[in-house]
Amino acid sequence: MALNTTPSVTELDYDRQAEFKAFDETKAGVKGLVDAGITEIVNHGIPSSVLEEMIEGVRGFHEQDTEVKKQWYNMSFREKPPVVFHSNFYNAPVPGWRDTLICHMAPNPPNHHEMPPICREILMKYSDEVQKLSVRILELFSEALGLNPSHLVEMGYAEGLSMLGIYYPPCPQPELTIGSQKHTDSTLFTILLQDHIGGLQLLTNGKFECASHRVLSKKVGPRISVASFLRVPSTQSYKVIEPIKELLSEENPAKYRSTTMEEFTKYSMAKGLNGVPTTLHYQI
Ligand SMILES: O=C(O)CCC(=O)C(=O)O
Ligand SMILES: [Fe+2]
Repeated sequence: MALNTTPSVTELDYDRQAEFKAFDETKAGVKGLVDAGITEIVNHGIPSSVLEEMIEGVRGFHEQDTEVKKQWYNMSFREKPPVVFHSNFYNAPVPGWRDTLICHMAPNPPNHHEMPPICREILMKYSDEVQKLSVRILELFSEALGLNPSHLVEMGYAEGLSMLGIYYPPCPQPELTIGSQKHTDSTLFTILLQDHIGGLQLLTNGKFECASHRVLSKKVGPRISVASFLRVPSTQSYKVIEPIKELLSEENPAKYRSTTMEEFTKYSMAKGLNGVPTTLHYQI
């Protein structure tokens, strides 16, 4: 789901009434919801000043002196420390032409001094807004699946929030590299805030399926984006991840086997960004 700071012609006001009418008529409302354009939201309720400040905060961090950024450098993608900065040289066949500030904002937000001074205020403000918005989105998802509106929230899907502040520098030879490898996100959903440069390509889409996507490198830039990943917190390692029981029946048996949050996170990290959805590993 993308939040753009500048209006685009593909934007669509989400019409809840019409959507639920379509859901009632087709009994397949989830697909309708996705096809109706909820992949790009405008009436999200987050003030545009907050969106702009967030983009500028990420720019400010990455455009600091290397000596200042160095203290945040760490190759770990795990929960501790809560805020790290790294180049995209982790488990991917080709490194992405990007630098990333990783901030684990929920369920245990970093302390004040654990966030870079240049963007700590806006990180807190923006993550609050994203969490509020994600509850509303999960309520819509639940209703669209024919569940109680609070179902997905109660399952803990709004509890974990990791945010990436990504900086794609201009690339002199973009044809030789890529900004972000083709991949799917291993989280329930992602709210993406991007600046006017663009470059994100959605490669597939379907009924609540993982959308395969990548970001091209460009000669112009930098391009700045903030990806907010909503998930069950990986700290709840014991938690069982499995198809929603209320949606299963004899005609519609489970298509995925159960796993734990710990196993899922481990597998997803070990697999890396190879373009293959993590969920494929769990398909029955
Ligand atoms: O920068 C973007 O637009 C997307 C980044 C992304 O897909 C990711 O980090 O998972
Ligand atoms: Fe992604």
